[in-house]
Amino acid sequence: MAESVYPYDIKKKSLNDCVISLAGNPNVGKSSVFNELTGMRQHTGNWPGKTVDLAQGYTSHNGRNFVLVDLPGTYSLMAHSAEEEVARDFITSNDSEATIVVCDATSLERNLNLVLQIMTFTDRVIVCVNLLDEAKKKKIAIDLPKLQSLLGVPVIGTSAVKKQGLDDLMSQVEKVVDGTVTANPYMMSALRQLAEQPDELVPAILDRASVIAKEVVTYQNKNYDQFDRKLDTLLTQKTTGIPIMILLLMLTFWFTIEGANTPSDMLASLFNAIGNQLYAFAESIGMPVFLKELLLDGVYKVVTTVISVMLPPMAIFFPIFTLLEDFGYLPRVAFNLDKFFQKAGACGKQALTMCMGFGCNAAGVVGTRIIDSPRERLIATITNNFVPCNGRFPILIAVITMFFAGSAVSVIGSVTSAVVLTGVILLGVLSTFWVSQLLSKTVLKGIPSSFTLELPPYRKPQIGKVIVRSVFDRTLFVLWRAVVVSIPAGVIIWIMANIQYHDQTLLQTMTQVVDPFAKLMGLDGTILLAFILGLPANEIVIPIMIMGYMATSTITDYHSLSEFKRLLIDNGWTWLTALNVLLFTLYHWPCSTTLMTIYKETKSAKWTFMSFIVPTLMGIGITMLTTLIAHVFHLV
Ligand SMILES: Nc1nc2c(ncn2[C@@H]2O[C@H](COP(=O)(O)OP(=O)(O)OP(=O)(O)O)[C@@H](O)[C@H]2O)c(=O)[nH]1
Ligand SMILES: [Mg+2]
Repeated sequence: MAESVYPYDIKKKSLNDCVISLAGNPNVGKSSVFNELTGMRQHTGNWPGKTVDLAQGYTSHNGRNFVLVDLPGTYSLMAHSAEEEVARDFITSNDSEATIVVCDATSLERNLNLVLQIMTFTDRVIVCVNLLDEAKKKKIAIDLPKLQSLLGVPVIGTSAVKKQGLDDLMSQVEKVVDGTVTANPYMMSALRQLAEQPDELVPAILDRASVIAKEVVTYQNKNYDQFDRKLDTLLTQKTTGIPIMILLLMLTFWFTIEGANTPSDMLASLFNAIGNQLYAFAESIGMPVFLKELLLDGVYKVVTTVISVMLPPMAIFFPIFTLLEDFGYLPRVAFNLDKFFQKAGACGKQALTMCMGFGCNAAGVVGTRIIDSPRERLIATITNNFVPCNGRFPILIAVITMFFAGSAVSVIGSVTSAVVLTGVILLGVLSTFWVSQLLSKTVLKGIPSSFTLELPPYRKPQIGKVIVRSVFDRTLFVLWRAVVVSIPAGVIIWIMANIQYHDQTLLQTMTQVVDPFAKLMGLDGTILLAFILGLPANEIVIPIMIMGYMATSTITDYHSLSEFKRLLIDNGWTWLTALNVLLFTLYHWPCSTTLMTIYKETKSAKWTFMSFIVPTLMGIGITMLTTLIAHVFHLV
C-alpha cells in the first residue's frame, strides 16, 4: 500500500471509534452526506472543487461511534491536482476502516470508474448512489440490486439533501466494518489481477464501468437535460453569456446597496442610543474618565461602526451569492471567462477561485488547490486579491454612495451606485487578466494547461437552507472575525489618539509622517494610515479613518452617510480623493490573514512577498497617475 504523504491526525473520541472516509467524484454530494450525518457545516454548493482539504466529524449508529472523513472530490486515483492527491493518499492509506464512495445517479458511468479504481485498493467499499431525487426528476432509473450484484459490494441509494437513505447507508457501513457483509471474492480477485497490469488497468476499468452502467441505467426520457442545455446556451454563448453575467453582478450589487441602506442607518442610530445609555451608566458608577473613553469611544464605537457598516450588506450579498452558487451558475462563469484566462496564460478554473475571493480572499487562496499546475496556482494566488473581499465591499459601497451616486436615498442613486460598483469590480477582473498575463510572460513562464470544465446540472437551490447557511456560516463568521480584530484595534487606536507627544497625539504624528507620500497618491495621511493599520482586516479601515479625522479622538455621533460625507469634505475630500480611495481599496496589499494563508499554501516567502508587492505597487502607481492627470488638466 502506498505510503501516505499526507499524515493526517484523526481525532477519535474513543479508541473504538471507526474511521470511515467519504470519497467520490467532485460535486456528487459527499459533503452533503457528511453534513447530514455529522450535523456539521462543510461548504457545499453546485460546482466541482469546493472541498479541498480533509474534514472530520462524528456520527453514531446503533450506539456505535464513527469518525467520518469528508474528502475532496476526485475523478481518478491517478491524481493530478493537490486536492485530489489529498483524497488519494487518504484512500490508499490504512487510515480508514471502510470507504463510502458517493456517486451521482445522473452520471453513473463516470462515477463507477472511481468505484472500481478504489476497489483495486480496498474491498471495504460501500457504494452510495446519491442524487436519486434528481435522477427521478430526469426520468433516469437505476437498478440498485443489480448494480450491487455486478459490483460485488453493498450499494445504497440516497438523496442526501432530503435525508433519504442515510440510515440504511450507515447500517451497511456497520456491517462492512463488522465483517458480516464482505465484498464478492470473485469480483475482487478479478480486479486485483487487473491491477497487476498497470498499463491495462485504466482502459479495462473504463470498459467495465461502461458495461455495468449499460446494464443498470435506463433513460426513460432521452431529452432529460433539454432545459439545462437551453439555459446553458443562453448563459454561456458568446453574445449573451457575458452581458448576462454583468447584469447579474449589477443586480446583486443593487439589491445589496438598496437593501442595506436603511438597516445600516437604523443600526447606527440604535448603537448610538445604546452608547449614550452606556455613557450615562459609566458616569453614574463613577468610572475613571480614561477607562470610560477607552471602552466607549475606543472599543464600543469601533466595533459598532464595523457592525453597522458591514452587517447589512453582507447579510444580503452572501445569500444571493450562495443561491447563485447552489443553482450552478459559478461553473458557467468559469466557462465564460475560460478563454480570457487561457489568453492570459492562466487556468480557467481561476474564475472559480476568483469568485470565492468575493467572500474572502483567504478562502479564494485555499481554493486555488483545485488548479493542477503549480505555476497556474501561483498566478491565481497572487491575483486573487484583485477581487474585493467582504471586508473591502463596505468601503467601496460607502464611498461610491457618498461621492458618485447623486442622492443616496433614491432608487436612481442606488442604481448608479450599483453600476459604478460593477465598474470597479470589472476593473478588478480585468486587472486579474492583465497581471496573470504579465506573470505568465515573466516570472511564471509557461504554457497554459488544458482542463475539462464540468458544467454540472442546474439544481434548485434549497432557499431556506441557503439563507440560514450563508447568514450563520459566512456572514456571522466574517463579522465575528472583524469584531475580534476591531476590539484590540479600537484600543490601540484610541491610545494612539490620546498619547500626547510634542503637543500632538501619536496618531497625528504618524499621520504627518505618511502625509506627504499620501498626497502624491491623491489621498491624505489619515487615509493611508487607516489602510496601513487596517492590515489585520480591511473592515477596520473606515473606523480608523473616522477616528483619525476626529480631532477629539472619538467617533462623534454620526448617524448617516451624509454626516460621514460632511466629515470627509470638511477634511478636504474631493471627488479625486474618493476615486483614489476606491482604487486603493481595489489595489493594495492583502490583509494579514490572506498573507498568512498564502504563506501556508505556497510555503514560500518569495511568493508571499510577490502577492503583497504586486497589488501595492499597482495601487500606488495608479493613484499617482490619476492625481497627476487631474492636476495637469486642472480637474480639481
Ligand atoms: N437534489 C439533490 N441535490 C443534492 C443532493 N446531494 C447533494 N446535492 C446538491 O449537490 C451539490 C453538491 O453537493 P456537495 O455536497 O457540495 O458535493 P461534494 O461531492 O462535496 O462536492 P466537492 O467537494 O466539490 O467535490 C450541492 O448543491 C448540494 O446541495 C441530493 O441528494 N439531491
Ligand atoms: Mg465537498
